[in-house]
Amino acid sequence: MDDVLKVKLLHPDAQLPQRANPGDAGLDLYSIEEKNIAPGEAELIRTGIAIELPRRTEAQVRPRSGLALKHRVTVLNSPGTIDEGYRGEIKVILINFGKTPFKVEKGMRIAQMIIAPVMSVTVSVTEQLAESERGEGGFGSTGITKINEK
Ligand SMILES: O=c1ccn([C@H]2C[C@H](O)[C@@H](COP(=O)(O)OP(=O)(O)OP(=O)(O)O)O2)c(=O)[nH]1
Ligand SMILES: [Mg+2]
Repeated sequence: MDDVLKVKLLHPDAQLPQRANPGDAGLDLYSIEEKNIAPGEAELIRTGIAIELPRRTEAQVRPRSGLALKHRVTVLNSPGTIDEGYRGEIKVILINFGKTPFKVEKGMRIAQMIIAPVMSVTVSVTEQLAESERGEGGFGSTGITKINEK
């Protein structure tokens, strides 16, 4: 059986997060306000909802690719993190990378929310990390194109 995502509607215009198609990973988030985002600027957009996540999960607030491609509007802190214990209103930080102002309309789907498992770990300090094939190589250490290409 599915886990339950409890949603509290904090505003008369708030809408339940919704999948566009059954089986979609993302639940679309709706704006309850109208707001202009100037080119190069970011705005905090209200969704009018608060949630209670299943135990040991988080919600990730991710951009919608259509808004990014057509309008250069994306989530500034993507993926935004909604902590399991957060009971405040979910808000979305949208940034406009376009050259023209972008108008967020009331009822517009502005982002999507993915519910993901969270590993619970204990932090433990150590002098010795287990050896691995990668070792300390990173930041392009394997090259840019094909693997093993000199
Ligand atoms: O896009 C986002 C990101 C976060 N939040 C809410 C839920 C989250 O649980 C809380 C804190 O977010 P985060 O930990 O990313 O921000 P912080 O700057 O570390 O704030 P805090 O000190 O409150 O943890 O803010 C949102 O509503 N939208
Ligand atoms: Mg934090």
